[in-house]
Amino acid sequence: MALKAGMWSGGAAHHLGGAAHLLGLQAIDNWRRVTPKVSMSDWRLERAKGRRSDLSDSRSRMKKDENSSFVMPTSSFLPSDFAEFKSCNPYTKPLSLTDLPVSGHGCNLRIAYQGCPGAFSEAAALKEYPHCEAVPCEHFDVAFKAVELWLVDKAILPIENSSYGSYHRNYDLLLQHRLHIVSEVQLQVDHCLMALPGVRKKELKRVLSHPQALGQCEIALNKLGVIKESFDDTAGAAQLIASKGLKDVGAIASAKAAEIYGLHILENQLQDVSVNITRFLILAREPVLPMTDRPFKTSIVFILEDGAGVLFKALTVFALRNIDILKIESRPHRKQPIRFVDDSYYGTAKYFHYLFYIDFEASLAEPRAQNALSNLQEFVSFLRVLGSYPIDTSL
Ligand SMILES: O=C(O)C(=O)Cc1ccccc1
Repeated sequence: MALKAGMWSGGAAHHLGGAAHLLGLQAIDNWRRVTPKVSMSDWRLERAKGRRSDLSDSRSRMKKDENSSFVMPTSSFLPSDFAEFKSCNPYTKPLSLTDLPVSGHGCNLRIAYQGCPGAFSEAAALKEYPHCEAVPCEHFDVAFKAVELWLVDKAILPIENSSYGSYHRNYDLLLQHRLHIVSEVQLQVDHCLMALPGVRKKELKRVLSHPQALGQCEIALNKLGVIKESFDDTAGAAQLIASKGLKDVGAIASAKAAEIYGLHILENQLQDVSVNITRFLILAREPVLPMTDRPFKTSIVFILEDGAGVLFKALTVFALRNIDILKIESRPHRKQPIRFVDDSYYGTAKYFHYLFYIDFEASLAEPRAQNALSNLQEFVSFLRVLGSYPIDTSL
């Protein structure tokens, strides 16, 4: 389990070194050795040489360096750093409002995603927070843990696609971690078929990509007659082809991934259905305050009590209050897969145990939503609110 090399800003990696070790994030250490970025210690050295360097100075440097790799990690500026800064800075100036981290468009915000730079999850994070630092992670587990350990602020994960359906395993992750859904992002996903420069379409024997991307481009891939191979993420597939010089292998990924890894696009808009939207969830340690001034949805997960018609009764609690159910997904209860029901006709019946995930259109701040949930408790043995957050109406 490791974050991929080159994924943190210099300062962030410097600060998070200790916590990174907790995670066993060896890659951060490797990265620090090979990437000559300005770090907090370099910044201290400058002052020792007598250069004036205060917070506002760093801020203007951060602006100047927008195109280089150094970003002043304002949000991870620890109190101890500040004390040290004050004690050795002859020009100490009081903190002003402009020195404080800005939020809104995601300045100083770090968002973890699974995959390599150029992945669609990165694009979704940047759509929601245009100025955030998107942090690539090898697996979702790492992204979630990074939030739990305060290494990053939020994580993003794809949850469903308009043509290929749910990212099923990601539903399981929602329950395995105690993070809160704080927003959703819908992104038009345009898939490109790409390969090494000079390679023609008919020379391709295999195509690598995320299983969802392969599914969303099924018609074109079947026409090509290539072997479809799953990869953890779309951009990672492109990176592999470029780094290994694989001549008879193509990737399905974003145009940005083709640009980053120097691949040539053989076909644009490869997806079966041109309007191809993926919905992503953003997760954080703390929930957002539910509001009633704009459309909100609430996501819950529950396990039903045994009994005839309980699913029907559970759904009725929403219908009775005019609450629209937007999405329902059931997943096997992996830890407790079998349900024994004493049935007088057949003896003891064995059924599967399911977790039901429901999104309904109401804010948790509304009494009708609160009443629906307290009513629902009569029919469930387990209930958790995953989040109550604004509906993305941007499409
Ligand atoms: O692999 C990626 O690029 C992802 O971000 C996951 C994904 C895959 C396919 C469509 C949308 C998101």
